[in-house]
Amino acid sequence: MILEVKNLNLFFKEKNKDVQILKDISFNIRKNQCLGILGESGSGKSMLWKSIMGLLDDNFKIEGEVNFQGINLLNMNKEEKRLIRGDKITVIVQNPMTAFDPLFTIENQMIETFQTHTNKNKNEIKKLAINILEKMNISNPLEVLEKYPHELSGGMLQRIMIGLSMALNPSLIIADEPTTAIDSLNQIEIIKELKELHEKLKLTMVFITHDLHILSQVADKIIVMKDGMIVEEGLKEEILNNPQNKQSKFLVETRMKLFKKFEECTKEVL
Ligand SMILES: Nc1ncnc2c1ncn2[C@@H]1O[C@H](COP(=O)(O)OP(=O)(O)OP(=O)(O)O)[C@@H](O)[C@H]1O
Repeated sequence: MILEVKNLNLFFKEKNKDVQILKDISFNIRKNQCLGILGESGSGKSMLWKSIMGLLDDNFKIEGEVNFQGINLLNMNKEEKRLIRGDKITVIVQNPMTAFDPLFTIENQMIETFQTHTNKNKNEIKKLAINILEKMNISNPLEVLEKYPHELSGGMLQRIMIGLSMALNPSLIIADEPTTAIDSLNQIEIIKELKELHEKLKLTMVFITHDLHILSQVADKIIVMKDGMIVEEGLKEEILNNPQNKQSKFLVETRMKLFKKFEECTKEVL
C-alpha cells in the first residue's frame, strides 16, 4: 500500500467553535493504481489533498492518520514534509500559471527544480529538460525553454508541469483538476497523455475532478465525495455501471445525458 488514509477529520477553527470540513475519510491506494476522487464543487476534494500534503495552516485542525509508505505524514514537521513534496509526492495543480514563477524562463525553473531534487549538473538538466518536453509532444523544446510562462498557453504550461512531475520520479502524483484551466482540445490531449504515461511508467496517481467522463478514461478505482464525506467507493466499472449512492447515481446520469446530447448534436452536423 502506498497511501493509507484512516479516519481523517478536518476542522476549520473559528472563534466560538470548530467547523468540520472533512468527515471520517478513509481510503487507500496500491502501487500503480490510479484513484479517482469525484465530487462537485465544495465537496472537499482540494481540502483533502491539502490535508494529506500538510499544506494547511494553523487555522485548521487535522485528526486521523495519513500513512505514506508506512510513515504517518501528520506527525512530520514542516521540513520533513517539504522534503517529501517534490521528492516522493508531486502535485499537478488546477492552474499551471500559478505553479511557475513569472520572472524566470522555463529553462531556469527546470534547472532550479532538478538542482533541488537531484544531483544533476546544469548540462545534464538541460538535456533532461529537452527530453521531457519532447516526451510531452512539444515539438520545439529549445525555443520553449527560453520562454517566460506568460509567453506560453495554459495547455503548454500544463504539459510542462506534467512532464516535470513525472521526471522527478515520485512514488505518488496528485493531479487536482489538471485540465480545468485549459481549452477542450488541449484537455483531451492532456488526458490522453496522462493515461499513456500512467500505463507506460506504472505511476501511482490520485486524480481529482468533478468530471466523471475524465475518470472513466483514467481511474482504476473511484471515491465519490459529498459535503466532506466519502459517499461511495468502488472500482471504476462498479461506479459507472451500478452506482449505489444517490450522489453517484446523479453524477452518472448527468454524464449519460451529456453523452446523449453530444450524440444528437453530432448526428445533426453529420
Ligand atoms: N480557506 C478555507 N477556510 C475555511 N474553509 C474553507 C477554505 N477553503 C475551503 N473551505 C471549505 O471547505 C469545503 C470544501 O472545499 P474544497 O475547496 O475542498 O472543495 P472542492 O471539492 O475542492 O471544490 P472545487 O472543485 O470548487 O475546488 C467548502 O465547504 C469550503 O467552504
